[in-house]
Order: sequence, then C-alpha cells, then structure tokens
Amino acid sequence: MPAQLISGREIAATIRSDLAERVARLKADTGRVPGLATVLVGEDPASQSYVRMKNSAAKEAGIHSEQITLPADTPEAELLGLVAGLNANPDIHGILVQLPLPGQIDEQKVLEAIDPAKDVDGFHPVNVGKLSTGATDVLAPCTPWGVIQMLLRTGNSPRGKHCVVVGRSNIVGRPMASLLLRRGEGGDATVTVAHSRTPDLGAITRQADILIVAVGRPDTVTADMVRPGAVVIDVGVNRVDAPDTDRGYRLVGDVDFDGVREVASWITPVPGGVGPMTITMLLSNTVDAFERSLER
Ligand SMILES: NC(=O)C1=CN([C@@H]2O[C@H](COP(=O)(O)OP(=O)(O)OC[C@H]3O[C@@H](n4cnc5c(N)ncnc54)[C@H](OP(=O)(O)O)[C@@H]3O)[C@@H](O)[C@H]2O)C=CC1
Ligand SMILES: Nc1nc(=O)c2c([nH]1)NC[C@@H]1CN(c3ccc(C(=O)N[C@@H](CCC(=O)O)C(=O)O)cc3)C=[N+]21
Ligand SMILES: [Mg+2]
Repeated sequence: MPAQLISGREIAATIRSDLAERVARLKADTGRVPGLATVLVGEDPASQSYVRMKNSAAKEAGIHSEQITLPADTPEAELLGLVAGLNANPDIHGILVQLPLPGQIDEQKVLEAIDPAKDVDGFHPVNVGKLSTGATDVLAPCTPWGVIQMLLRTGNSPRGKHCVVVGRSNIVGRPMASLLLRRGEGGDATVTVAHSRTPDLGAITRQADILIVAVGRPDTVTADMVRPGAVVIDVGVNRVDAPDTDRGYRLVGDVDFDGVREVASWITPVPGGVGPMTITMLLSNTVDAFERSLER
C-alpha cells in the first residue's frame, strides 16, 4: 500500500483559519492587529515570490503586512538602519529579512540587529540559544516548527521515535534537531543529524522512524534508503527545468517521491508539503509576538 499523503496545504489552511479568528478576537479586544514587515534585498525571482506569498497570507489572516524591497546594491548600514526603524515601530511585531542577502551584507550582523522579540524567523542568536537549551517560550524557526505541526496533526508524534535529520543548516537542519530534542509535546525524540560528510547516508537514514530531509538536491533519498513504514518529510524545494510547462520549471523535493511513497507509511509532497507550513508558522509567530507585546 502506498504511503498516506501529508498535505501541508490542508493543514496550513486549517491553522490559517484558526489564526484569522485569533486575530479578529485580538482586534476586538485591543483595537489593534499584529504587524509583519518583510524585507527583501535584490531581485531574485524565487525570493520575490516567497515574500509575495508571505505578505498575501498575512493579509488574508488579518495581519497588517508591509513589504520593503531594496536594491541589490544596498549598503549594509542602510539595511541596519531600516531594521532599527522597524524595531522601534510599535505597529510592527514581526520582522523577516529574506535570506540569502547579497555579498556586501553580513547576514549574521543583520540577524543580530533584529529585536529578538520581533524575530519571527527565530534566527537571532538569543532565540537560537534559547531553543537549543530547550526553552519552550521562544519564537521557533518557521520551517522546522511547521514540520513538528505536520507530525502532530497526523498522529505521528516524535516522542520516543528515532528521527534522522539530513542537513545541518541554521535555517532548517539544526533548529529541526533542537525542536525534536526538546522535552514535551512535539519533542522527546532520539535525534541523529547527517550531512554531506556522512559517509554512508543510507545506513543512517534506514534507521529512521521519522526521516526529515533538508539538503537542496533532488533524489538525495531513494526507496532503498528508507525503512518500510517510516514517515518521510521532504523539506527540499528544487527548481528543475521543464520546457513543456508555462513557467519553464517544476518543483521537486530532495526525496524520490514516486519510489519512496511505495515504502513509507506517510510522506509529504512537493509542492504542497512543508512550504505552505513555513508561511503559516511565520503568521503564527507574528501573532504570538503581538500577544507577548501586549503582556509587556
Ligand atoms: N519548504 C520550505 O519551507 C523550505 C525549504 N527549503 C529547502 O530545503 C533545502 C535545504 O535548505 P537549507 O537547509 O537552507 O540548505 P543549505 O544548503 O544551507 O544546507 C544543506 C545541508 O545539506 C547537506 N548536504 C548537502 N549535500 C548532501 C548530501 N549529498 N548528503 C547529505 N547531506 C548533504 C549540507 O551539508 P554540509 O553542512 O556538510 O554542507 C547542509 O548541511 C533546499 O532545497 C531549500 O530550498 C529551505 C527553507 C525552507
Ligand atoms: N529569512 C528567511 N526566512 C525563510 O523562511 C526563508 C528565507 N529567508 N529564505 C528562503 C527560504 C525558503 N522558504 C520557503 C517558504 C515557502 C515555500 C513554499 O511555500 N513553497 C511552495 C511552492 C512555492 C512555489 O510555487 O514556488 C510549496 O512547497 O508548496 C518554499 C520555501 C522560506 N525561506
Ligand atoms: Mg551574504
């Protein structure tokens, strides 16, 4: 029997409608709404489309959303000044600076300039540190946080399971491992992290009850690398040439979907899997940041 599909699109729609209700209630109670600022430097088409999707999803949930686009040659000091202004802006509760940034800008410096209370990406070292020491009252990075929600909402709690994460980036692999290791709901897993220097990847991935792949290369995981009955989460989003399509490309994940769906128990598709959840968790973090600002 082929694997059941984990539809990120459907789970995201459910969470977004809950968020819209939460925002409406907050507005009725306080007369204010959460505000999100997205900052894009340059004109990379993929980044432009992600930022557009984030803004339109925010607006649909009733979140005030401002998109700031700067030219690719923007000096670092100017971006830091913009971030300082957003930190001081009482109508903005979440700040997202789309990565990657152009070469003249030190990414780490920019991430450190964001007020940790407005860091809805969860990339500020204070939030990274809190998460990796097990804090639960922290804004968690959207992609891995979305993966946790997908697991919980399909009855695939990571508690007590062996979770193998392939990839050790700061935006996906590492925070994924931190979340899975946390005590409590959504965590309590036994975690292995693999990467490009892992000699026999298949020997590791075959041990996984839950396999999470965030590499950025199509077909990194094939059916022979998956234990029968495993849950497979494909974070990868890769554009591959497809001259017969309108856009000229199609999206594939890091997992050989057609092969792996024959051995896995559950699998996420690309598109329509983790991607929509990432955007939804950004909205969720923005509403959380707004609520916390009311408590201060
Ligand atoms: N759906 C979503 O919302 C999101 C999707 N993505 C997608 O997820 C993928 C990963 O993104 P990101 O983490 O930023 O990528 P990075 O390039 O930052 O990290 C990739 C990781 O994969 C490892 N790796 C590379 N090749 C191999 C290999 N052959 N075997 C095992 N490990 C390997 C690298 O190892 P090493 O550290 O040794 O170099 C690195 O740790 C991309 O396709 C990206 O587009 C990213 C963010 C959000
Ligand atoms: N500061 C920062 N925060 C991020 O969260 C961040 C970032 N920088 N840089 C780039 C990555 C990538 N990322 C994605 C978000 C949504 C989809 C997504 O919704 N994908 C759709 C398809 C989209 C399409 O059609 O192109 C899907 O998989 O179904 C994908 C990828 C967030 N990132
Ligand atoms: Mg750079």
